[in-house]
Amino acid sequence: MKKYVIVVAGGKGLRMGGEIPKQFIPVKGKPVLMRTLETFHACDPNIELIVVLPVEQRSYWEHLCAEYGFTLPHRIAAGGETRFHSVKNGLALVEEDGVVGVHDGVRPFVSAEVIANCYAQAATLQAVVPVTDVVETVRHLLPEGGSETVSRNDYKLVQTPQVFTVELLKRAYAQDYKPFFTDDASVVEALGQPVHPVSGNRENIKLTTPFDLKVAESLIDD
Ligand SMILES: Nc1ccn([C@@H]2O[C@H](COP(=O)(O)OP(=O)(O)OP(=O)(O)O)[C@@H](O)[C@H]2O)c(=O)n1
Ligand SMILES: C[C@](O)(CO)[C@H](O)COP(=O)(O)O
Repeated sequence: MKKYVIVVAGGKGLRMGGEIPKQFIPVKGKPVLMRTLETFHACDPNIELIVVLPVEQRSYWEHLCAEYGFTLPHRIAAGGETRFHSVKNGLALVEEDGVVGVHDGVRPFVSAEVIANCYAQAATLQAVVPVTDVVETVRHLLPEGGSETVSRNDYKLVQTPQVFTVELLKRAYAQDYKPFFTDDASVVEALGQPVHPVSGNRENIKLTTPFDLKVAESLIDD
């Protein structure tokens, strides 16, 4: 079965701050996005890589690839206004039936086991997302003011790769954008289709703030 991954790296990294978007920041000597792509390739070299980049950073990426000797084959799509629009642009490069994952370019620590399991399960379940347990207590802010504790066992934290059959994800992304669409599962669910949670890995953090970069450095062995 044909396998794709759309690695979204079309954002600006505003919460990270800094001169260059976070996906290009070197962690232990190598840009985050290269680490992410290498993780997928090492897990399964048959997964075709599609990378979504900000239009204005495409030549910078090409320069980085030359500088770091990065030669993994990949196709490039243009970043959009939101993650939804970036995924949609990447999906336009998916031509064959099969399964397609969407993965944040700033999640380099996804495990090979999680990638393999998400793709394997998606072939039969159609829509699969990796999740982890909530490890802190969760407080719900009430619309009328005040707040209350809710049962954390009723919630999961959602990661990527989120993996779907190509037919389903294309149908989902034909819908109009809604601000509620913060991941791919929410887009698929808006069609009325079920999404199946599977185990993620705790290290699979989304590098979002400068603190996460410190954690990232500590997760890589010298
Ligand atoms: N228009 C966008 C926005 C986000 N992303 C990608 O989606 C992933 C998760 O998004 P997030 O962590 O929010 O990244 P940014 O949007 O870059 O960060 P911020 O919200 O802090 O600006 C990132 O790999 C980011 O590059 C994208 O491809 N296109
Ligand atoms: C897709 C995602 O990583 C799942 O946790 C997350 O929703 C991305 O959110 P962001 O708003 O782009 O940071």
